[in-house]
Amino acid sequence: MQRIGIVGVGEIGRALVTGLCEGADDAPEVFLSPRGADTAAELAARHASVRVCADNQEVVDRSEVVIIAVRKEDRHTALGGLRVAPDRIVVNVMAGVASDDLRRTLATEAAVVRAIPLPAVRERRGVTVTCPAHPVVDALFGRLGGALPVADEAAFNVFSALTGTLTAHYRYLATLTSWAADQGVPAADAERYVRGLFQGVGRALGDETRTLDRLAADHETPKGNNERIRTTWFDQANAQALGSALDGLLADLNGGPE
Ligand SMILES: NC(=O)C1=CN([C@@H]2O[C@H](COP(=O)(O)OP(=O)(O)OC[C@H]3O[C@@H](n4cnc5c(N)ncnc54)[C@H](OP(=O)(O)O)[C@@H]3O)[C@@H](O)[C@H]2O)C=CC1
Repeated sequence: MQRIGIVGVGEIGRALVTGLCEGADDAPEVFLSPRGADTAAELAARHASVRVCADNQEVVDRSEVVIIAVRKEDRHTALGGLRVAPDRIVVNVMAGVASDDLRRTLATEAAVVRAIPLPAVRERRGVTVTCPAHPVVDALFGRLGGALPVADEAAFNVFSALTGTLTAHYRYLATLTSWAADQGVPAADAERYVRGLFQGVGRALGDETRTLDRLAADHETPKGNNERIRTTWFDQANAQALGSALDGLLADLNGGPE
């Protein structure tokens, strides 16, 4: 696979191009749509194998694999009327857009694969869920940190719901920091400390010989401070509230409102 097109060059488009091209000996040719002009121009200036096309049709015509990375609400304007030859492989990274929906918009016989690339593809460290498995697409995401093909779109949507929990996690850390600052410690110190604490969590998660339950137990002294916060704050009611929020998100991803 040597020619990759991207329609919609925003945050995730930029991360994909960077992961594919930055410092790579075997960077593929990449064809970008002209919208998101500043980002597209910057990427083309930075990487010899990246070009900006005149329009979205040119992106499709020049590419073997076409990644659709516009926002969901822009898909009809961006894609309506495009001619996509049946030998193309279309990768749909738009959250909440089913393969059938995209196939209808494109009116194509081409293979359509859904994927959830995360910003860490930029450093070739993102594991990307794909559906259905496709050798070319899985190889593409393999270069960007790994592919995790799943059986069907129902399973895909479960993973998609999990990705919706990321910013709550950052807010949790910000809440810890501002609580500490409210107690009178310098906010910068609190933030530095919280970042360090949870970088340690990130490293511990890399140790796949220990289960998540094991990791939790290993960090907890019986009747200690961690047990106290876990049982008084992340109690059953809190865990159930999280489960309900995820249930609601999953129901929408499985065919809820537009
Ligand atoms: N950000 C992320 O971490 C992830 C995002 N996604 C999905 O990727 C998609 C894009 O997200 P994100 O990159 O964050 O969004 P951005 O808003 O950063 O990027 C969207 C890009 O699409 C461009 N665009 C809009 N209309 C058209 C058009 N008609 N033709 C071509 N390009 C067009 C916009 O250009 P302009 O600036 O000129 O309006 C913009 O550059 C979404 O569907 C999202 O669900 C999936 C996984 C992760």
